[in-house]
Amino acid sequence: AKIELKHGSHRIGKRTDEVMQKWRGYGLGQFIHWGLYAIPGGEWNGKQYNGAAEWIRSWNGIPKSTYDSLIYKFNPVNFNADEWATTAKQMGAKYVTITTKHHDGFCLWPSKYTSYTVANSPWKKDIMKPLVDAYDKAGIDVILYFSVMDWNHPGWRYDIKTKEDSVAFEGFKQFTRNQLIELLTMYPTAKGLWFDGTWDKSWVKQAEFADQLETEMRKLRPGLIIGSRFRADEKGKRHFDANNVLMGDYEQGWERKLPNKIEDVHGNDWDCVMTVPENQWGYNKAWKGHIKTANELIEMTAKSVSLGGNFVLNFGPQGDGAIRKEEKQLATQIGNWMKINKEAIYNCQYAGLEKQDWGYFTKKTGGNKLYMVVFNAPVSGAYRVKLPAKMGITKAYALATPTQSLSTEEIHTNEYFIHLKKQGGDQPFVIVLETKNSSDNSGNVY
Ligand SMILES: C[C@@H]1N[C@@H](c2cn(-c3ccccc3)nn2)[C@H](O)[C@@H]1O
Repeated sequence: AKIELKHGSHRIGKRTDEVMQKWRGYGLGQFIHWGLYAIPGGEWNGKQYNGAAEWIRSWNGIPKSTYDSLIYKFNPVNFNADEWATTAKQMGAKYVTITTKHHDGFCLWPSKYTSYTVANSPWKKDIMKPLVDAYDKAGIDVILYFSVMDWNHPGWRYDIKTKEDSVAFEGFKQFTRNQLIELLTMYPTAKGLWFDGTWDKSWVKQAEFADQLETEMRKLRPGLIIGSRFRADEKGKRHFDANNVLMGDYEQGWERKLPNKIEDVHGNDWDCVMTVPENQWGYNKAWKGHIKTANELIEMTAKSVSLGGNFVLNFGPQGDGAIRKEEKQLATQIGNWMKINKEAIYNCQYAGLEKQDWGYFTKKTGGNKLYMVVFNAPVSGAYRVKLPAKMGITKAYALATPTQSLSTEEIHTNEYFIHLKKQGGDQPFVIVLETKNSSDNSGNVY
């Protein structure tokens, strides 16, 4: 039976407005994790921190006060917002999510509500404004990452156990609201907020406050996109409320992992945020373990789009503001592939077809084109495709060579082989299927 909720989800099903439809079509995005943590870069006094570099403050290898004093070392002489935006543009990213404030509480904008901001660093200047302007100019929509958990604020609590906790946290809640209204006011072109640091009990207990704050933000900025990670319902349920309905406009549960089948996404919009190493968001001098290749990341992008989501690849700029060469190289490699194959990624969605071994189907939104993004070319050169009844293939061709039609062979009812000789090269490629629904003479489409 349905549970009565005041602060659960306020919408069933996907948003249908054009801002969200544009978001749905992005396909590929860039995440930027940048802040004081980029200065130590996962290392202190020659010792390496084993965790994620942006969490180095939580390590006992560096005194908290020493970490907090890094504000006096923030002077990114090589910071160039246009270079960051150009890197994203070259990669083919359609949106960027930028850390305005991570868990350490350092603000990349000159907030009026704390002194722990760029304004009180040697750099002095706002970082967010030039970034938002540069990405806007590049035609890349900006989403603001905001960590509710703020280790620098005296009112932050992991849980509320005493009267003192409660009083302190009330102040913290007002501070949080003030900063969010401040961000939406200072950067009005931002399309959404990507919330993090909302899993602790203190915040989970704020169902009413967070619900009211979300309502206030949506009123201030109509169309604002807010994910499932911002608030809990009054039963303490996060991402999905006590009736198992998604909270917010899209699902934010896919952090460093991908869904495997369409059932995993429950008919919701979603994005996957992904690191290049196994688990480093902020700059880490010593990238250890498996560093994902361009082809792996292209496959994750295609897989995300094939399952109705977006793929957001993380960059962790250095403390001096420069983007490291390995990340620049990946952006270039991915961008070279996107230049040829972007039609199969942008404004595409789940095709509703049975997954085949050769790779992933995507479908152009509102069109009759199917895309086969091939990662595992079959030795037979025969690509299996199962279509719904009444749907036929009018044309098949490799996206890179549109004038060379490929032969299609119906091997069973609604099941085809697309024949394509083994390709040279080690790059994933795309086959396009133009389709048509057969109809009876009354024009009904089945
Ligand atoms: C988007 C990513 N989310 C932040 C994070 C993840 N986690 C975390 C904490 C406990 C278990 C699993 C993940 N804590 N903070 C990372 O620091 C990065 O910002």
